[in-house]
Amino acid sequence: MPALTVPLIAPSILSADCARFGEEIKAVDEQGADWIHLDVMDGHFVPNMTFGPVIVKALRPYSRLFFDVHLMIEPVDLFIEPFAKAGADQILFHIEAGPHAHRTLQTIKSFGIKAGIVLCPSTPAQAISEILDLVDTILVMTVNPGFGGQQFLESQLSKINQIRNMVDATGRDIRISVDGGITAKTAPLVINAGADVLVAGTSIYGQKDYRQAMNALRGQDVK
Ligand SMILES: O=C(CO)[C@@H](O)[C@H](O)COP(=O)(O)O
Repeated sequence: MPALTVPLIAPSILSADCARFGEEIKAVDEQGADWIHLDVMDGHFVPNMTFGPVIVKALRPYSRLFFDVHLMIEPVDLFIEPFAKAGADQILFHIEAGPHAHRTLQTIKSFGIKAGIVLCPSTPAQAISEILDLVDTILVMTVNPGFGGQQFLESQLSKINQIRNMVDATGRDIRISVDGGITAKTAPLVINAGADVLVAGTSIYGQKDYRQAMNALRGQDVK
């Protein structure tokens, strides 16, 4: 498989037509997405609810792209096996959800899939400094988690940059992903700060032409 070109574009299906999730995943796959981002919310860790492993399993046949499953749930550990078996290629969970992030990362990896850690806007970069050896992706939330369509928080740019420096110092191949309010205007800011995966809901699924919307995030000519 050819190497993917940075920045990777990961459409968040939270903003898709939820009565047609399967077709919406197929559509962005056919129009140039790199990953598919699936937001799992429990109504407890975040004030919203979405779906669980049964739906992830049902969506799996619609695309062979990398399923990037973002768990906004607490507790986490109980649900790793069901999501791994449902077809997640990567499971991301929040450092704030705890209680033992190191063990959770080990558990995710025991299923032979990638492991990611997520930081809310109020969490400092330093919170993940002791677990970088187990992490494949660091997801920096650029809005408070729970809803699509919120405004990008510029205050997170310096954190993205700090994390870029931390990652480069490890010499490991760790992706830095950003999520929330990512548009053609904010994408260059986060890329300059060091991000290499752009998760975007509204700025892709809110547009008529998904290919054009994804190319705009890549900074490519839209026509
Ligand atoms: O995880 C979340 C929200 O908690 C995100 O994935 C949103 O779905 C991003 O939506 P936009 O800000 O791009 O509309």
